[in-house]
Amino acid sequence: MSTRAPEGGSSAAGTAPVLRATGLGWSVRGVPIVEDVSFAVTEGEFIAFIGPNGAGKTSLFNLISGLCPASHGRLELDGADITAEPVHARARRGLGRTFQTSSLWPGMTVADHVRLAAQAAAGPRASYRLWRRAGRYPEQVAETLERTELAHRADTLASALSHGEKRKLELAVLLVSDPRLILLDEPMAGVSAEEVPALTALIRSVHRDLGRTVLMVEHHMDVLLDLADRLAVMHHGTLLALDAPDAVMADATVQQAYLGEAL
Ligand SMILES: Nc1ncnc2c1ncn2[C@@H]1O[C@H](COP(=O)(O)OP(=O)(O)OP(=O)(O)O)[C@@H](O)[C@H]1O
Repeated sequence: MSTRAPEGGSSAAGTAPVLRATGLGWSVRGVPIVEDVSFAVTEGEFIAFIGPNGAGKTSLFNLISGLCPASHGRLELDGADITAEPVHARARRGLGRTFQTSSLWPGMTVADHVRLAAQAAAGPRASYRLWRRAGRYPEQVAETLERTELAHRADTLASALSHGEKRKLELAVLLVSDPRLILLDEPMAGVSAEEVPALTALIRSVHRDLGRTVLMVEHHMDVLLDLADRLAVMHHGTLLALDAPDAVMADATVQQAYLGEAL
């Protein structure tokens, strides 16, 4: 394999990385969960993170989004050191994420989820003024509901949505804040086989049509092979490989890590 867990270099020569991790690590009571992870992400790239259960994929996303404090290493967004920045500061820089488990309010409508997210993204000082400015939020909310194919469900309670629609709503809540770098943690989790193609198409359009940089943890190999420019393989908290999908699939060390599990 040509590129194994690169030491922070950009994948496109001459292009400054949007995100760079250098020796990133997180330990709990001295036990390493994520260890010495280094990689760089080019603007507009789509990287899918794979690895056995417990490999550290979600923990790495927690480190990148700021939910977990780094025990070691450095994280840069657009060249700025964000290693010690809290979640909200990273969000203001354009970093957004979804979670493996549903983060919706069952008794709130689809439109209210998106409206509230838009208000939150506008910030505490701007929100009251902007909230009162007629048209601002309805337009922003309506556009996001259209894009995520939820316009016809605007007045539906989250509890009444299918799993696929809930995942779309989580994407809508994320997109309305206009993030440039998007972390998706198992967006297909719990989604029925019939709903997977539409959700895959939506994620592809967020990447290609909106031009967003996407990092995604996913276990559905067919989905991530369809979407990803590069595959990152996590194993025992380390980044085992990061390369084009074909190269990763052919790599003997990666296959070894998956011994007993279908790649
Ligand atoms: N807060 C924590 N305290 C202690 N151990 C933790 C904590 N969070 C995660 N871990 C452990 O770290 C390891 C990595 O977990 P993580 O959820 O990051 O893996 P993953 O690759 O996302 O797994 P999966 O594919 O099953 O979601 C696991 O052994 C997990 O039990």
